[in-house]
Amino acid sequence: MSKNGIPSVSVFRFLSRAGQILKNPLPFHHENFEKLGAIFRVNLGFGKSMIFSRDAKLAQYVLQKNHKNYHKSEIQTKELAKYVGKGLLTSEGDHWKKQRKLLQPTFHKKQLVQLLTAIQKAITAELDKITTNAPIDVFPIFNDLAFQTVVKSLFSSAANQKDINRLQYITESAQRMLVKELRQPFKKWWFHLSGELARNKDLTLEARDILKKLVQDRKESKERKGDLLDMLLEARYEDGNGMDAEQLIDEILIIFTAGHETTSNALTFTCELLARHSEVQEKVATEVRSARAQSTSLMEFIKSCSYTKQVIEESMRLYPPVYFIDRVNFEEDTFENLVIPKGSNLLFSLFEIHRSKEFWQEPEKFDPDRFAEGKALQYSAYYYPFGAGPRMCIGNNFAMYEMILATAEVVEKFKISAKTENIKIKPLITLKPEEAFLEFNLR
Ligand code: HEM
Repeated sequence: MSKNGIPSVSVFRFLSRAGQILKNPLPFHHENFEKLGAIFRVNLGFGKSMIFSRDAKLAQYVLQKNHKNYHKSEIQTKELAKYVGKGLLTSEGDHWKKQRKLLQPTFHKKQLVQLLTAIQKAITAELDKITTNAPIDVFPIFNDLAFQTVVKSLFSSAANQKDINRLQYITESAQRMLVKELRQPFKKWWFHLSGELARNKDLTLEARDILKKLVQDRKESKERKGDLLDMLLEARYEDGNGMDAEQLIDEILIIFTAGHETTSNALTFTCELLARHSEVQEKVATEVRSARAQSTSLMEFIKSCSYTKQVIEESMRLYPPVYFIDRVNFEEDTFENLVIPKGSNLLFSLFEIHRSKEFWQEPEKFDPDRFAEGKALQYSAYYYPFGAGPRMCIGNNFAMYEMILATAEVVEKFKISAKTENIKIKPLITLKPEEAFLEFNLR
């Protein structure tokens, strides 16, 4: 069956696989890509459908060249926004443009240098909690590490541990609720009736109160700590004004949400891969030792860890934490021979693009040398773990610095080995690791 030149998967085929799709939709997508080509439509019933694509040229066209004709789906702009408000990730149009312009300089490399000491301290404190010589699930460790890194970058030492724990609990609870809402839309009535939705909205209000107090204390103290909060308070719109209190809190909640799970997934997958490739692990260890001996600053150290960076890049090729990017078109569009009717839901599978035989030699192989100096650029058309176009991740440098510092310190301290045969994935809103049992032995 074909509509507008796009091969379709019938609603019956979709429903017959619904149970499996709910658990892990990736094999179903892969099968359809192999059978129907780089673009296909899944009919969901009641006249609704989704277009899946692993066509890298179409992705570039939609995300970059003709981005003005596309907006995000309601998953972010409505469903997520009801918990975290209207910040950069969840807004559209002029409001998004205004916020992006305001926040872009804050995330510039030059500004981020000021945060590196806080990031490094947060990493060291969390890695000290690793128990050695017995298998442990590393995801919770990297999850706490990523949250602490964001909190310490934002508030230095101003936030107390009780508030930090509460903020982390609330952020993760909202994410869990959102997963349930998206995966089980037929239970919406129950989420209302059982009070689960209301409870999560109340929790969000509690998080906002904690943050309001932290911001207020900072303003009253007139102290400058040089952290992300200071930078956000000092950011100015074109008219010379700063953000109002509610907007500032929306942006902080967005930074928590966008910056924590993604990074912890990537760090976990990176360690899982290192544990299974001891020769790569030893190469990282050698690089880190030499970089520590030479470097006078954290930024110099990061720059010297070029192979470690390649390892992280290759890990995000195989396991992109954001494994889908969605867009909806305002107006009908045509791309090559394809007609995209107005209001189409498009889902670009980074997981498939990053593993396509069309672009990568031996795509299933973990090979950090793909990203060696001079080679990385050739992949830019079909490698985008941080997205592409004007809505590309604003925290990409922050995330890379954090991941290089964390991976370097892990490998510097420990030899890592795997305690399960294969790397297991759990695709939810982000691509999460499952049962990431590794053993750490002191070097
Ligand atoms: C490995 C870690 C990360 C990955 C893989 C990642 C990936 C992405 C991707 C793919 C997008 C674009 C989504 C789209 O176009 O629909 C995005 C947007 C965004 N990310 Fe990240 N991200 C990471 C870490 C971070 C961090 C650490 C922060 C903040 C400190 C952050 C903040 C944001 C924000 C605010 C946006 C929205 C930007 C906009 O729409 O203008 N991310 N991220």
